[in-house]
Amino acid sequence: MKQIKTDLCVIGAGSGGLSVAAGAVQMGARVVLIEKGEMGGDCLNYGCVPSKALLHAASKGMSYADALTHVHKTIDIIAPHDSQERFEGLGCTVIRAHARFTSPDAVEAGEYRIKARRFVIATGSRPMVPPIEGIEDVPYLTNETLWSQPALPEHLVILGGGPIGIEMALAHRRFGAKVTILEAGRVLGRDDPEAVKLVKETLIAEGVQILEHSTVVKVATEPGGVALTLQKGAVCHGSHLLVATGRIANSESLSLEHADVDRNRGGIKVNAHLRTSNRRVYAIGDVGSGTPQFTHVAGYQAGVVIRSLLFGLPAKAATHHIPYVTYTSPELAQIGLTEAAARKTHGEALEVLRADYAGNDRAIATERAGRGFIKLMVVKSRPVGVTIVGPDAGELISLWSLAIAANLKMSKIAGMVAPYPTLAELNKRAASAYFTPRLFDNAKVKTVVKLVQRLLP
Ligand SMILES: Cc1cc2nc3c(=O)[nH]c(=O)nc-3n(C[C@H](O)[C@H](O)[C@H](O)COP(=O)(O)OP(=O)(O)OC[C@H]3O[C@@H](n4cnc5c(N)ncnc54)[C@H](O)[C@@H]3O)c2cc1C
Ligand SMILES: NC(=O)c1ccc[n+]([C@@H]2O[C@H](COP(=O)([O-])OP(=O)(O)OC[C@H]3O[C@@H](n4cnc5c(N)ncnc54)[C@H](O)[C@@H]3O)[C@@H](O)[C@H]2O)c1
Repeated sequence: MKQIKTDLCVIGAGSGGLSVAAGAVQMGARVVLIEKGEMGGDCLNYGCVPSKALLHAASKGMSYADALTHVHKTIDIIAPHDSQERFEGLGCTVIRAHARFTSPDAVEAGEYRIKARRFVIATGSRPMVPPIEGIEDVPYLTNETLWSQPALPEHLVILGGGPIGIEMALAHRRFGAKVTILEAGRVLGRDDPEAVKLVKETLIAEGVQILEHSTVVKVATEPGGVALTLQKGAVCHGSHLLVATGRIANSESLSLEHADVDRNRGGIKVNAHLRTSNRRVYAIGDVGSGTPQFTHVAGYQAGVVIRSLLFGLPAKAATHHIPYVTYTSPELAQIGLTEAAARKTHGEALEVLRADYAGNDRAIATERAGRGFIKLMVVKSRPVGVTIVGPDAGELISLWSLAIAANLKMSKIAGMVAPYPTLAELNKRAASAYFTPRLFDNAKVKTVVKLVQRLLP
């Protein structure tokens, strides 16, 4: 077995692991990066990139075959950025093997034994397949197999109405497939119900069948496809089944017991500094218990651990300023608290402000007004949450990422000048709504203005 001694050993070359490795090596640390599968992890190969490429192709009216070509071309264009060659070029030692701990300060991978001062576990997650009777005997699809179908599924039944289920329902419906979503609770259950209603109504209008509060108790193959028996007794038939019912952290096969690293059902346990129960081992991204599972979160957490492990700074990870977007039509973007969560936390102190796309000149001129809106949750003159549903909601939310991360007051946002005519004016409109009653319906302001007018020459 070959021995390597290094400053930092990163396990997993996905969104989180690559960001830590690139940052650390370029700042002078000796870095070993271990990946057992494809460089780039889930996001590049089976997640964000193929799903957004497929959604784009579907919105452009491409054929399914052309769409899959577009998906793989997109991955190929981005792949060099995440490649072994690039990381070796940066100075990392890249090992392509399965890693597992043999002691609190050593890992084995292939023919190597790596002793490191610090470890970062960034092994991501995989699809959680619910224990439904018969499911293991059915050839179901997941986000790992969806991108290599020989032909468009005739009738895609999707188990789970989270972001994966909803985005893939829209794409497949737009290619012409029949699509049914079976959701145990409510679709996009974490999101603002008023915004979800808009997304749901649009999906239904496009022909997606959505069955909420539908628990599947049995799955079986049948000629031409699958049959899913619901608890209510009805049977749903389809040609293909996509399982999109959430994720399981990739933490079991790391032999964590040898490293004194604790985990629970949600994944590896970490503290606010992203340290595990073994203080020389950090865990970031999807593998962390309770971590929001997004590429930008993995990237953000990479920055936090770099500050801690390279400079010894007491950096902490937060979640209140993390945005996320579901790439439906209309898009749905959220940061911080939803209205319901903000009401629960802040009660009477909460002010909710809105601006509608219907009042935005650019949206009207480009025929994108629809029923979209921005909803702004404000407490003591600072934003604590924003929901946007409408065209380019994912682009509009970034301003609020800055505002919440920098703890900006509403006056700063309302003081911004947005170019006319842009959708971005919606953000300013919502922020200005905070001052409307304070300035226009305020007797004191009126008295002061009258007085000043009398005194002015
Ligand atoms: C269909 C889909 C769409 C998504 N869309 C979005 C989106 O639009 N925006 C967004 O922000 N997020 C999206 N996500 C979530 C995003 O993909 C993940 O949050 C992100 O990839 C997590 O990064 P990570 O570094 O934690 O894990 P990953 O990117 O999964 O990387 C983990 C890597 O570790 C490797 N590994 C695992 N175990 C070992 C081991 N023992 N030894 C060596 N290597 C190992 C794996 O092979 C993998 O390459 C989507 C996910 C899916 C499934
Ligand atoms: N646009 C994005 O940023 C994006 C897109 C896709 C995925 N993601 C990330 O990946 C994660 C995983 O996505 P996901 O959609 O698989 O998971 P999810 O946990 O977000 O949603 C899963 C859904 O499946 C339902 N469900 C669970 N078991 C079920 C069962 N037996 N029958 C019917 N329904 C069942 C749940 O109620 C839930 O609504 C997301 O939470 C998100 O963090 C992000």
